[in-house]
Amino acid sequence: MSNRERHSGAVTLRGSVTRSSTADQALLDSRGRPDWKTKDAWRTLRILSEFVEGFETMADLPPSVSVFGSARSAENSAECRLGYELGGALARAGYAVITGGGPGVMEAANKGVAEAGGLSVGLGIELPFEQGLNDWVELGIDFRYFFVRKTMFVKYAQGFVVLPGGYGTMDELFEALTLVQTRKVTQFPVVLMGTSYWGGLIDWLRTTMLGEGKISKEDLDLMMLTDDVDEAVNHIVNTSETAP
Ligand SMILES: C/C(=C\CNc1ncnc2c1ncn2[C@@H]1O[C@H](COP(=O)(O)O)[C@@H](O)[C@H]1O)CO
Repeated sequence: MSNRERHSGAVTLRGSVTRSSTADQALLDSRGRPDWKTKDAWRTLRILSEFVEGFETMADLPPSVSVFGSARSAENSAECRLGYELGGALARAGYAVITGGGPGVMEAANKGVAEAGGLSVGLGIELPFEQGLNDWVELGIDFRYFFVRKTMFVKYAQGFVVLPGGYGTMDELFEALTLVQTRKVTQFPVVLMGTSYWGGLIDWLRTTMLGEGKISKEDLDLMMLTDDVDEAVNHIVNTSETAP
């Protein structure tokens, strides 16, 4: 891994060369940085340039679906096999597939798309322990800022499919649900794949969140739960704004 080429904006890092912090860390963690007031104002230009790069690159994409899932899943895990099948099925249905461009489920989905002849997109993120884009990404962008990257996942996709994952995956899932719930985006299907993995969360949403009045009954219907790849793809085709 340490010999792989890594990118940090315009900077390329090879071998054991590292940077002391990522751009996200420098923006968000101002502890011990007396200069943050002056430096952060200028940082907006870098943020702006990341939006411009993303918008320009993504604007020409065909109808696309963003697929999320664990960065830690082993290649032969059930969720990676599901990610691979899903990627292939979405490609055959005519969608480009956007992932976080990392390992695990992301890589499996990108591989499924690429092998099925679809367009495999990866939106990488600069991390302190960065791994670079997986080998199956055909169109890739490396982002410094999580929030800029998250805009691209939503803006250029017709829907989300969320496979088993950890905090990162939950963040992406709940951002989408909040955007749909507050009608910031409309006709935006969210599919959860992996009934046994997500079952406990769905139960908790129903009994605790809904039970204590923190969400409405309709909010539970904002996502569809399945193990079936065809059902997932059909749901996206039938409920999104733009079909391929
Ligand atoms: C943790 C490891 C590698 C991290 N590499 C990542 N590359 C790209 N995208 C990532 C990475 N880690 C998280 N993400 C985003 O969050 C989701 C997965 O996070 P989770 O916590 O594993 O569920 C994923 O959809 C990405 O967008 C070690 O190998």
